[in-house]
Amino acid sequence: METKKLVEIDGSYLEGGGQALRNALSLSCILRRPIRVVKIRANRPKPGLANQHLHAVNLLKNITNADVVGNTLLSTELEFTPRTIIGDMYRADTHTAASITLIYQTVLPVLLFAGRSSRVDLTGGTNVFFAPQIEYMLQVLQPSLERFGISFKLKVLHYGFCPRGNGRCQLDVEPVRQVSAGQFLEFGQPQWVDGVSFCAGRIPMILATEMQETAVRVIHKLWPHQDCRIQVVKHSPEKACDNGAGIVIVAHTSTGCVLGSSALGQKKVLAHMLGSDASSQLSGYISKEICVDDNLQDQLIIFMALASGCSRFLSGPLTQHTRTAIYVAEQMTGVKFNVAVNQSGQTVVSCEGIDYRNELLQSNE
Ligand SMILES: Nc1ncnc2c1ncn2[C@@H]1O[C@H](COP(=O)(O)OP(=O)(O)OP(=O)(O)O)[C@@H](O)[C@H]1O
Repeated sequence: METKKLVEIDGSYLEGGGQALRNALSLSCILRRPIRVVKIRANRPKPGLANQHLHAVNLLKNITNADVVGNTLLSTELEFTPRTIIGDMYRADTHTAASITLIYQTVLPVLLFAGRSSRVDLTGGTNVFFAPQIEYMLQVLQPSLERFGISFKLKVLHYGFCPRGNGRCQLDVEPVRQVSAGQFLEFGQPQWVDGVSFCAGRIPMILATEMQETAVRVIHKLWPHQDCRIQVVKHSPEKACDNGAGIVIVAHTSTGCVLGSSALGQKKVLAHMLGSDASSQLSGYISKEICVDDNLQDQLIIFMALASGCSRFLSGPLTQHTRTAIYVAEQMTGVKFNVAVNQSGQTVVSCEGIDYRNELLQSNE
């Protein structure tokens, strides 16, 4: 087998968080390109591999039969040499509230390029800070990835919050031959807003109701006739045993754009503040008529780099996470992302992907 040149990724560049590591690992596995990631999470209060990152590394080690050096907690340097991609059933229990969605963010792109379907069963946090809430993955990421010809099934068996975790999900991934170019350029007209305002454990239903009512009020202030169907849910003890609360709201447009925003309950933050934060952010997206919200931006970059053809999206100003994802994708694949601002002040991001083909799937036929 041809040995590809090792790529060194500086984990402290730009955002300096876990995302550079996640994207570098995924691309390393897909392209079978060895990587060394240095200064991992250098800009975080506790640099190095945290639980979530370590679980992602070790899952990918199994998935790709990789040689790995530095896969220990708080390690600031990692060398990873993948061999193949093995579609199979995988299971990991983080024993913490490590974000399940962020571990999925690492393994999903890789398993798309396996020779057969896979299931990844994870225990950890489903709704935790600084990560997509599980409803965001289902309601925003999933339909957005469909535009790249990617589909997955995600089942929430149990919800889990900070600090204990205890959430459990199953992700089923079907491999693809290649990723199509995704287009996110036409906003169309706002059609409806939906989502969920939830609570669990000893958190009273009134809190979820207050978040929902405030969110609906903010949306209706700007668009009095907007169809706004945010469900209020109290999770049963079978579905969530610890205390937790949050809101995820999603705007749908006539061209199929989905834009999400969210907030999570925390001590000393009033419910109406959470509802207002989430809905004000969503209103901002709708007013600017952008097709990709601030959190989705960085999550699309890896797929744009791998796609067959030119993908494009219209967003607000690029986040530091997105700039970081672009840096990693360019280093790993050699693609070039173009970023421009149009006359309406929206950011237009485009990239001609490398047209990556799944050789494992084709050789199976
Ligand atoms: N509220 C949210 N909704 C959707 N996605 C989110 C939300 N908050 C964060 N994300 C996404 O989660 C990821 C967080 O990346 P980041 O590098 O901060 O992760 P991390 O592994 O938690 O690292 P660190 O602990 O080093 O910050 C990004 O893809 C970001 O877009």
